[in-house]
Amino acid sequence: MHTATDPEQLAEVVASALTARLAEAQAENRTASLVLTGGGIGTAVLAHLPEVVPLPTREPVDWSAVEVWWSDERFVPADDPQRNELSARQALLELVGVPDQRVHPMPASGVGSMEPEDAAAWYAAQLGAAAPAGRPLPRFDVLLLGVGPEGHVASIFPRSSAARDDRAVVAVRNCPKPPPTRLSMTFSTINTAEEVWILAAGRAKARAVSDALSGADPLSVPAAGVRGTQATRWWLDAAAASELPKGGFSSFGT
Ligand SMILES: O=C1O[C@H](COP(=O)(O)O)[C@@H](O)[C@H](O)[C@H]1O
Repeated sequence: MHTATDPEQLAEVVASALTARLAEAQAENRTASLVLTGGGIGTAVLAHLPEVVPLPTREPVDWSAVEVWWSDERFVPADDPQRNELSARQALLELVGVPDQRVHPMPASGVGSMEPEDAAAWYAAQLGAAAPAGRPLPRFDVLLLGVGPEGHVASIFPRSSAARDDRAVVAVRNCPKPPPTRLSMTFSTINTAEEVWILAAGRAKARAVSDALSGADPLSVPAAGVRGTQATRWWLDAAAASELPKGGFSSFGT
């Protein structure tokens, strides 16, 4: 658990930690792999990444060698400002120069006659094609997630069938938050990441954060259902942390 005073400080701290984690992977001669999220704090973190100054002993991230994926996307036209991809390109990818072949956006709507279900299957196939031999999915160093006020993560909303789906990526229709049609990694993909980082800022997220960390049913509070294979890190500002139970948590040992 990591807390910051406000969203601005939170974004700075997460950006700095993320830089360190990706640089560490590269220092070990591994291809660093990052899964992005959309939303306010997720995009604010990306906007801080180009400014992070590595400590004297730390190498900067070689952004030209980072693989970039998305945990969810809004199924709208490619130039729609609601696209998580567009926000990430403007906040980070265009500035640091991640080459196109390493950027793996989920499909936009309006490409041929692709339905969201086709788009989800296509993205699942892209993940499979990038996986090392004998593995179903690529290795992800860090997978970022925002949290909705009702506890959604990626585009897995409370009581959504997406929370029980074992496919790697699914189409999600009739979402309670606009736009209604989205694509999302499922828990079965999210929870293969080495580190899952959940970001939450603001009072509106406090109840969902508290419920998730108190062992709520992931079907009701999807944020309760995510964890990394090596670490699950919650990054909160003071307002999002304001309803945490005093006596500790029933889950999340990493
Ligand atoms: O719709 C979405 O919402 C979540 C949370 O966004 P926030 O603005 O409340 O932080 C986001 O993580 C997800 O990627 C996005 O599609």
